Parts: sequence; structure tokens; C-alpha cells
Amino acid sequence: MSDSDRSRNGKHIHVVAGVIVDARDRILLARRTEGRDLAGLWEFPGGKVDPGETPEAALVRELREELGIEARVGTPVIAVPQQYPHKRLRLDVRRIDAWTGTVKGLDGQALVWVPSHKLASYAMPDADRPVVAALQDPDRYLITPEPGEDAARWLAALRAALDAGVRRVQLRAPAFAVGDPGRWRTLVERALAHVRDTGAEALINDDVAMAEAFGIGVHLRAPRLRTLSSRPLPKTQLVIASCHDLEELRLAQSIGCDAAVLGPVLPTASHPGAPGIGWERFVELREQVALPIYALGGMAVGDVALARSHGAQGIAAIRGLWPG
Ligand SMILES: Nc1nc2c([nH]c(=O)n2[C@@H]2O[C@H](COP(=O)(O)OP(=O)(O)OP(=O)(O)O)[C@@H](O)[C@H]2O)c(=O)[nH]1
Repeated sequence: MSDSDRSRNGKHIHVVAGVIVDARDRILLARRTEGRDLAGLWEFPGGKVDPGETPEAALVRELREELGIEARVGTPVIAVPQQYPHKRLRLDVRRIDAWTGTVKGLDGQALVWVPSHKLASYAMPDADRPVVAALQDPDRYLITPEPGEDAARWLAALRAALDAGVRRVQLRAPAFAVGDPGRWRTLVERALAHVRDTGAEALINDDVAMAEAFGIGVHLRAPRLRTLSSRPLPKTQLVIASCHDLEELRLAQSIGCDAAVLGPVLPTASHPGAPGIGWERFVELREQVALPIYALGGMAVGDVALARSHGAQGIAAIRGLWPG
């Protein structure tokens, strides 16, 4: 255990919260009342799971007690492990499929219905930042492989991945980019036509100048992250960082990155023999920052739900998301 990990402490509590959406597609937030921990912050309605209670039963009970509704609990959104100064939390967030009754703040709490894209403008506890990202942002982050000699085939595979629903892609080809920068630039331009056409988001690997030139995001390699004291691009362009330990995650958070990629979680085909950090360690690191984090290393499409259950935004992968 490193020095910075020694602050992990406090009682462990399991909290369930619901994403309640109205007919106008707005999400319900409740304001924590005075005198409670984190008073004044906005949260998803819910509360602690009692001993012996299932999470579903706890959520139905909490929503009945706090809002006066009878809810039907739906699918999991994300379960966020979070370390607070005096407690460790697992915030288990579920969609509410349907409810009866009229929503009222029965504990005197203020309530507000918020369009999804405005959630981030409400002050919320740290554990809720990954929840908001899970509701809004892509759960799969594709990292491209090297194009090799067949650029047309690479573009066709990229298009197939986008058509299969990938909405966030890192254009990465370090050997190709160094070998023939002019050709790489042309290929990026052609790739961006597909990205824009499908309404996806693109980031370029490590090259801030190229991100500026194309008006896209940048994916920071860890050595570059370590040289930065502020976000290298405005809020309108994504900044995601590769992280391998707590120090890098904290730095990514402090410079205002939108998300991080942490791994390898499991051993990968590209680094056979190198052990992954495992899901347990992923959780230990996840809970010490408020950043959305993609799990990298040995991930495939079918692992998104598993990743979400460990507090990840989703998966980042080359092979696992690249067709063919
Ligand atoms: N319901 C809910 N709780 C959340 C969210 N985010 C988050 O950090 N929490 C934390 O989860 C715990 C919820 O427990 P609770 O609602 O029963 O809180 P409480 O005031 O009775 O207990 P506490 O103040 O002693 O912790 C609180 O510590 C709260 O700060 C959220 O979005 N919804």
C-alpha cells in the first residue's frame, strides 16, 4: 500500500439511488437538507441499504419515504465506490422504470427536474460525477490500432466500429505518425469525416497541436500528463489521460481532465505476461478520485456491465472494439 493510499478509511456503507426520468426526459435531483453530511449538494434520491435488505427493496423503501412514490426498479447504471473523509461508499445507481404517485419532498428537501445535459451544472457529491458521466457519455472508448500498409482497410474497420455504435474514438498510431507524419495527417482527416458523419467524438493521441488544428480532443499519454499543470484545451474539446497509479489519476483530476483511462486491468494480448492490476485494485484507485474512468486491458464489448459494476465509465480497448 502506498502512502497516498493510507488515507483510505472509515465505515463502509452501501447506498442505492434512483434515476427517475419524467415525460419530458428530465431527471430528478434532490437537495441534501441542512445538518446532514454534504448538506446543500444535489443528489439522486435514495439512501442506505439496511442490514438484510436487498438493494432493490431499499430503493423502493427510500423513494416511498422521501418522495411518496411507489417505484419499479430497473437496470443498473453504475455502482461507484467512493472514499469520503470519514466513510467509504458504494453508490449503486439504478434506473427507475415506472412509478405511481406524485413526487413530493417529504423530508423538506428541495427537488428539481433537470435535462440530462444540464446535470453537470448542479453541485453534487464526488461519487455523483461518475454517475452523471455514465448517464451522458459513451461507455466504449475505441483506441485505433496501427493502420499498417492498408489505410483503406483501416478506414473501413473504423467505419464499421462507428456503425456498430462506438461513439468515442482515440486516433492512435504512434509508429505510423512518426514514420510518415503527412500521410498520418491525411488519414486523420479522412477518419474525422466518418467520426463526424456518425455523430461520434474523436481524440488524437498525445498531439495537442494537431488536436487544436482539427478542433478535436486530445488523449494525453502519462509522460505528457506529468508535464502539465492545467488542461491543454478548452472545455469544448475533450481531454482524457492515460493513468497507471493514484498519482496520475489525481493529476488528471487536478488539471481538469474529462476522464481517465486506467490499466491494464487484465493481462492483454499486446503485453503477454504483464499482470493486470485486477478489479480490486481498480476499485481502490477509482474510489479516491471523482473522475470518470475507463478500464483498459483485456476488455471486450461484453465487459461493459462488469466494468460499470466496479465504478468504471466503461471499457477502453483496441482489439476488443476493433472489427475483424
Ligand atoms: N441518496 C444519495 N446519496 C448519495 C449520493 N451521492 C453520495 O455521495 N451520497 C452519499 O450517500 C449517503 C446516503 O445516505 P443517506 O441519504 O441515508 O444519508 P444520511 O444523511 O441519512 O446519512 P449521513 O449524512 O449520516 O451519511 C450519504 O453519505 C450521501 O452523501 C446520491 O446521489 N444519492
